[in-house]
Amino acid sequence: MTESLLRLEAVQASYGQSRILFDVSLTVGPGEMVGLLGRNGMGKTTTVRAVTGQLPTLGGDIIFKGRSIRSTPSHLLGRMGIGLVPEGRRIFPNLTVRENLVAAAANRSGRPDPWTLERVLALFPRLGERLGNWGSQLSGGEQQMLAVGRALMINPDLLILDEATEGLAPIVRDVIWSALRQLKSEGLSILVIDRNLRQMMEVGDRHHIIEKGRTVWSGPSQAFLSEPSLKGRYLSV
Ligand SMILES: Nc1ncnc2c1ncn2[C@@H]1O[C@H](COP(=O)(O)OP(=O)(O)OP(=O)(O)O)[C@@H](O)[C@H]1O
Repeated sequence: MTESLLRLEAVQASYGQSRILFDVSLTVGPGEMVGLLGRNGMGKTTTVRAVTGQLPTLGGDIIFKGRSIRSTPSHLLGRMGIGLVPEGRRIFPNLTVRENLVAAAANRSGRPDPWTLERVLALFPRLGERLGNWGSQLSGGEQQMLAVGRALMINPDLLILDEATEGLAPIVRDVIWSALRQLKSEGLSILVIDRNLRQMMEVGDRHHIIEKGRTVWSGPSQAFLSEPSLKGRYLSV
């Protein structure tokens, strides 16, 4: 089997005294799109925070490109190749769309065809119409396009999206999902949290379900779809 790009091995993490992650294991292979599923409050965002160095882990290990990143601070992970679209988007409100994008730009690995402002605008033409607007002036959908574009501008090897389309109108969701489909077809590795199961199963290759801080199921889209009880057991509210 090909070596995973990202591998979590029995990761544990807490907020203060409250243990949230007990045993989270997952993998993302090169060029794969992997979904992180689970009901509200089960630990998906906490897992993303552990991977992206925003929350220390108490046990287990996180391996990225063959190296442990368990103790790597957040600001270095971008340089190592992890691009994050965080929950809430965290667009810089006082920078323009152009400034938000170029502030993050880096082509660490000297790629022949790096992400540039032009390529991001080709992926999201709407941002081209808003280049001079402040981050604070954007709609939720435009902010999410900008958050994805900003993450791409660091030329990541792995893109992580926490709530890819949360709170967005159906038409904007489709824009984001078609961008994700395109990124996947170009070979980018993606770890995604989203409530839209249909798109997750159509575009995603494999998925991990988290329940109360533990990985309780892992498998490809087809296996998920052929086991309808999973949805009732782990995802319905
Ligand atoms: N900063 C925090 N301090 C303390 N507890 C927190 C904090 N953030 C989250 N939690 C708790 O950790 C648990 C897991 O939350 P997490 O955000 O990881 O869930 P989630 O699976 O991403 O769900 P959601 O879809 O609601 O974001 C929840 O019980 C939540 O209340």
